[in-house]
Amino acid sequence: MFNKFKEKLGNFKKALSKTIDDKAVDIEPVPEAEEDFEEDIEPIPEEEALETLTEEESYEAKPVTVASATVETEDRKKAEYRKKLENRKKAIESKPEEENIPEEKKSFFKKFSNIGFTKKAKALVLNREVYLDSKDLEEPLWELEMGLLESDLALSVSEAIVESVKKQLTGTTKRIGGNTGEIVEEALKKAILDVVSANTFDFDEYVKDKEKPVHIVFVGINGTGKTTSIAKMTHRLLKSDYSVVLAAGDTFRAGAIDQLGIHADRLGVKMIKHQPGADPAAVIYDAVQYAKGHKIDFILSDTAGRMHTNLNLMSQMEKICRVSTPDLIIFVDEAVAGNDAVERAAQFNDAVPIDGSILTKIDADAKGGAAISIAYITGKPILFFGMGQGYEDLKKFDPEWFIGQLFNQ
Ligand SMILES: Nc1nc2c(ncn2[C@@H]2O[C@H](COP(=O)(O)OP(=O)(O)OP(=O)(O)O)[C@@H](O)[C@H]2O)c(=O)[nH]1
Repeated sequence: MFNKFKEKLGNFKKALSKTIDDKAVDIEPVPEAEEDFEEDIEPIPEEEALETLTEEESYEAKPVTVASATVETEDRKKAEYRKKLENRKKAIESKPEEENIPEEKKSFFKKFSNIGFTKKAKALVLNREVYLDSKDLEEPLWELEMGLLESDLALSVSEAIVESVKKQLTGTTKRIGGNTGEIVEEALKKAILDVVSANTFDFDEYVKDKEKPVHIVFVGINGTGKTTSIAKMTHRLLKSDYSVVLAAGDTFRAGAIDQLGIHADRLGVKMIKHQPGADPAAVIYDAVQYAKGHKIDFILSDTAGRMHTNLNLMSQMEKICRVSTPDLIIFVDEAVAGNDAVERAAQFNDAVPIDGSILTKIDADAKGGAAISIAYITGKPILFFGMGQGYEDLKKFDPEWFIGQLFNQ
């Protein structure tokens, strides 16, 4: 899924990670000594140091009280004692204190537990800092923007993502770990998540609380998957124990009524139809009356596919939607259409407006741009992805899941 887009994101991650690696400075002072400390030496507080002196040391360290001892011997012994104590303290102070080591660093050490502490510290690249200004990011961000445009993201959406990444990464000193890719990935994830999360709402929660019957009209251009999506949605609603009636509102295309009728039969639901060429608004009106009369929970209305550039058909659709007062108008388009789908979504939204979108044919190696751009451009959420031709192939859109798909390897 979205393989080419993933590749572009991966390239940017690699390029920017390299920039960060080049600019990062080590903020972990590396111990000078080459020999390893004994790992089991515990730091000893100053007062305890005296008590831990060996018998010999403590004998020598004892204050000299023997009257016969010369002042010279006394001074020498005191000096020796002080020296020994000093050496002890030095050894303790120069031993790195394990308890001050952050958790992530400790686990890094664990991986190398057979290596001495000094060597571990030398292998350590976890504690680094980097400061990036916009100049450092100029080239990788340019590459990112090109990659986004090549993946069919709309220009304004690409710019918004690039701007967000830039804002997140520049102007502050950042502490970075060993994996610089992470910092880049986090910034990218957040930027894309902000864009695809525009005005999201939970479809299931919405319809659960809504007074029944709930009326949903599906609009879009020809052949993008409206009828198939209606069938998938019917299947999904039936599984949740709702009842459904279909309205064969595409009276324009020969065969459209029969196509929806086949799905209705397979799924075991009623379909309201008129003759081909009849007024679609009248068909939909009848379906709504049927649902009200039979206490049906949902009316799913098909409409004829129409080009967003055909003003007559667009104004007819606007009339259908105005007269039948649906609860939701869902725009259906195919993800493989890329920027065209985004443009169409914007025009349908201007005409009716829409409440959300279903993007179909995600399984057909879509570039991903439309999925990211549509929500941003229309300000209305993606509600579902069509991921195949089976009834089960309707995936409720979840921004976090989507981001996960973009960044999994
Ligand atoms: N691979 C794939 N094919 C799909 C998907 N959704 C629909 N299709 C196929 O796309 C073709 C067109 O689907 P329809 O549901 O007839 O499209 P439509 O928008 O109703 O078409 P019109 O009635 O002409 O407006 C059919 O062959 C569907 O099986 C999908 O998510 N994945």
